[in-house]
Amino acid sequence: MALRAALRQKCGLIGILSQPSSSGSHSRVSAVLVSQMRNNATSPKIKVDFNQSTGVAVLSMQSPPVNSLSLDFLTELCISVEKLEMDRACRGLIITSSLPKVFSAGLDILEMYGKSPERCGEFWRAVQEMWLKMYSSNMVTIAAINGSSPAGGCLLSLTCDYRIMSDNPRYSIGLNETLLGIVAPFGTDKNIIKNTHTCSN
Ligand SMILES: CCCCCC/C=C/CC(=O)SCCNC(=O)CCNC(=O)[C@H](O)C(C)(C)COP(=O)(O)OP(=O)(O)OC[C@H]1O[C@@H](n2cnc3c(N)ncnc32)[C@H](O)[C@@H]1OP(=O)(O)O
Repeated sequence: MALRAALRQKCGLIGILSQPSSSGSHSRVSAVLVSQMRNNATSPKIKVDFNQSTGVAVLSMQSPPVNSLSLDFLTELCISVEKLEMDRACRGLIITSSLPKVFSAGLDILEMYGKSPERCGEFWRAVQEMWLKMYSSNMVTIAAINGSSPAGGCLLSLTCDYRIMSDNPRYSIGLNETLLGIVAPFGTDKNIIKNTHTCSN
């Protein structure tokens, strides 16, 4: 019931926020184009099934082996969410995994090793873009956590309005990244670069 009420409330909001506005729609489209230029992935890491009759989209993460959040993955995720945001018929979004046992292993460790400061900065900006986009989405968002979801995977689920997790003792979830010595940088570019040096040395 609470979920339905929230859906109704948010859907009303969508109606208001998605009124045609030349400046607003222009900046959104530009953001998509910039992301598309950045995204050079070959096979889709994200599958979106949108049900017109319910107004609910299911976004399935399908990037083996563990749906780790690489720059390409985050870019594709953001593009998919932006496209759904622009579709006024889409009122709800369910994020889940197509892989067995794993929702998302969190940030891709390989993005944090041996990369240039510029690439590291781009990666961390993409991380921030992802959670800000999800957190501020006009859609009702639900994480259907059907596997383990450590660190950044947990963060992704926390950006959603609701989380439902499979009842399986073998699936773990939590913000364990500090055990790896990883601390997310602050929001400014200066701090991103500062942390970048730390992680590439
Ligand atoms: C303001 C914002 C605040 C942000 C705060 C959030 C910050 C987050 C930082 C992070 O997310 S750091 C990443 C932390 N992630 C982990 O510690 C996950 C480690 N992985 C696991 O625990 C397990 O892999 C799993 C997810 C439980 C899956 O276990 P399973 O037994 O099914 O698979 P594995 O054999 O362990 O792994 C298969 C394959 O995948 C590789 N891999 C696993 N995790 C990652 C990862 N995060 N990045 C890149 N690659 C990963 C693993 O090395 C294996 O590769 P291989 O080549 O087959 O050996």
